[in-house]
Amino acid sequence: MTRLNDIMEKHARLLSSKLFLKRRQVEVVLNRSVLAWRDVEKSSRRRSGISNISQTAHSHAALLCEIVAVRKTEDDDQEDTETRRSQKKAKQHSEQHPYALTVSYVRRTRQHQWRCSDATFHCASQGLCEQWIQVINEQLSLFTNRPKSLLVYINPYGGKRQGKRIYEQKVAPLFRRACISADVIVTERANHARDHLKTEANLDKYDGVVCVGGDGMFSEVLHGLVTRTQTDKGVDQNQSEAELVPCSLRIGIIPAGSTDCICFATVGTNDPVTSALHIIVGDSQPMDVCSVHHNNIFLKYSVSLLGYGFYGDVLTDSERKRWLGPARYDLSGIKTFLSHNYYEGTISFLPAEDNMGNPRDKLQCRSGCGVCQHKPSSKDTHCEMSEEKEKSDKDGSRVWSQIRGKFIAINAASMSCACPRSPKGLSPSAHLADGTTDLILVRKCSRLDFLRHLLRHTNKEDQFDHSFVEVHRVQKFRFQPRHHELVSLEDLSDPQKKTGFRPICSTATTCNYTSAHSSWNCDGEILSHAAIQVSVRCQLIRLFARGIEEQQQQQQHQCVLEDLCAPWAPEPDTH
Ligand SMILES: Nc1ncnc2c1ncn2[C@@H]1O[C@H](COP(=O)(O)OP(=O)(O)OP(=O)(O)O)[C@@H](O)[C@H]1O
Ligand SMILES: CCCCCCCCCCCCC/C=C/[C@@H](O)[C@H](CO)NC(=O)CCCCC
Ligand SMILES: [Ca+2]
Repeated sequence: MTRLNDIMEKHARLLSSKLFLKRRQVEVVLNRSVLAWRDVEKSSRRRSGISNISQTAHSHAALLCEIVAVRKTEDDDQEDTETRRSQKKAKQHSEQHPYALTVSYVRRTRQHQWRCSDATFHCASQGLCEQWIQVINEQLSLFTNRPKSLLVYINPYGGKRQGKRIYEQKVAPLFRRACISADVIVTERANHARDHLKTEANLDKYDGVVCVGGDGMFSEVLHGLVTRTQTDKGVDQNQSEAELVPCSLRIGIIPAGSTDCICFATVGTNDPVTSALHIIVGDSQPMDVCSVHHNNIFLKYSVSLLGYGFYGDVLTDSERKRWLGPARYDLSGIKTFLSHNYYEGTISFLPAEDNMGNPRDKLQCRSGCGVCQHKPSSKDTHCEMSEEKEKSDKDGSRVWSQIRGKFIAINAASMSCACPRSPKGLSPSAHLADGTTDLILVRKCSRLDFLRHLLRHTNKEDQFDHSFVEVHRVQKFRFQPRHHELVSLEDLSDPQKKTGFRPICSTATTCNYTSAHSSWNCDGEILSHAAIQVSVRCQLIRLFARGIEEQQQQQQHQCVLEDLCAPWAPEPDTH
């Protein structure tokens, strides 16, 4: 059997016609996975041996699952696509072929960015044009994972205050093209979106919730949706051991904030058009959520960073500088670095199963990640606290470890936390949906050593490869800060600490009862308690994303398309 027959059998054609694209005749083929078109003239020349240009240079294809929409081309559309110089010729041409359809599809550009491209095919008859539109639409309707109705919250004050403009100019036109209806709420105060989701919104009407803003806005939507789901199902969030019910609605993020780390770490870029296209094609990326409690009081949920010490102090300082926009983090970062504070306390943690990898294994979480498909078993959530300091394994059940010390930073990264500031993130091998968080402990060290550690977040060097840094993959952890009084008395007898940079002992008079505590940075918000208990809830939510596509995966995508275009590949030369 020839290769052509082979492919045709595998991918039976639904429709095939000779149409016109920019006045060139093209053969257009639709099967159940791809829409492909190629230049008719070029191929006949090649068959006669005149041209040996590679086939794929003249054939184009779009995966059906990445077609945004198909529509009847209106006259205005046709004029838009032609240049002024060729307008006259175009007019003659469209008079001969007055019926046209425009297919909008996803095109990959550089660094994980997607764009929406249009291809307009001219037909000789109205019937043929309508047939093409109908058959493509029938195929698109089979993608039941695509949202039809969305609830959109826009924070007009996030990042550089561009949220409204970004949505109206870049996102809304794409949603309209894909026939997605959107109810838009521009928030009027902090927690507007969270409260609306918690109690008011009629969620039965929607297939997903979209936030336009930064990580703080995402956090609002996360809290609104998770709390609403638990309330509806009668789950008490204050019970730290309660099993939470996963949310049925997916969340889309249109990045318009300062860090946008959740978008960057799940899509690979902070680009509103790319995010809108991931929503339209109905992508789904499960994601872990940490629940944070103080005794039996629920405090917050976190999906990216829980940071005590350095990142807590950066955030506390930066909140006073909101007016500076994204630059506030740079200024507060430098100030906090110069302060060089450290904090005493005890961290206890329940390690992840051995087969969940470890934070230094270089197995990065990518689209279709194998590690995330292996969920941890439920027995792990019932492990008891051990009196022992060292990790031990008894009858295969894991026990808690405990570490007491002086820390510059305690960070729990439930995902890589990659962002433009740090393209590989706080924990480059952390996974989006494996039910674990990477606990990074940075012990007291010199300023220079800490600077070296920080700088490694921005280059290829391993930020965990320092004697004062340790990292553990964990399912749960607790932190107990050391009592103020004890720290202060000890510090008074230690002259080295009277440097003026330390908050616990900047002067002898303020030393005794002032706070020796930092705050927790919980996805960019400050927590009210220093003593917390954290538990990772595996895959509690889903995003309209697919994880970061490896370059190799993007090439594979290209290969799939080329393979699907193979009916037109030249037969191997047997002479
Ligand atoms: N209308 C509003 N007025 C004031 N604050 C708002 C409003 N809507 C939302 N917020 C709050 O603004 C805070 C910051 O918003 P957002 O996360 O969108 O931007 P950002 O802080 O600049 O970005 P990032 O979180 O990525 O650093 C959020 O915590 C959110 O609760
Ligand atoms: C001297 C050069 C040093 C360079 C150091 C670069 C290190 C960058 C690591 C970036 C880690 C970002 C973690 C993301 C946390 C988000 O949940 C949170 C909300 O948006 N952002 C911040 O807290 C904002 C935190 C901003 C920290 C700077
Ligand atoms: Ca995780």
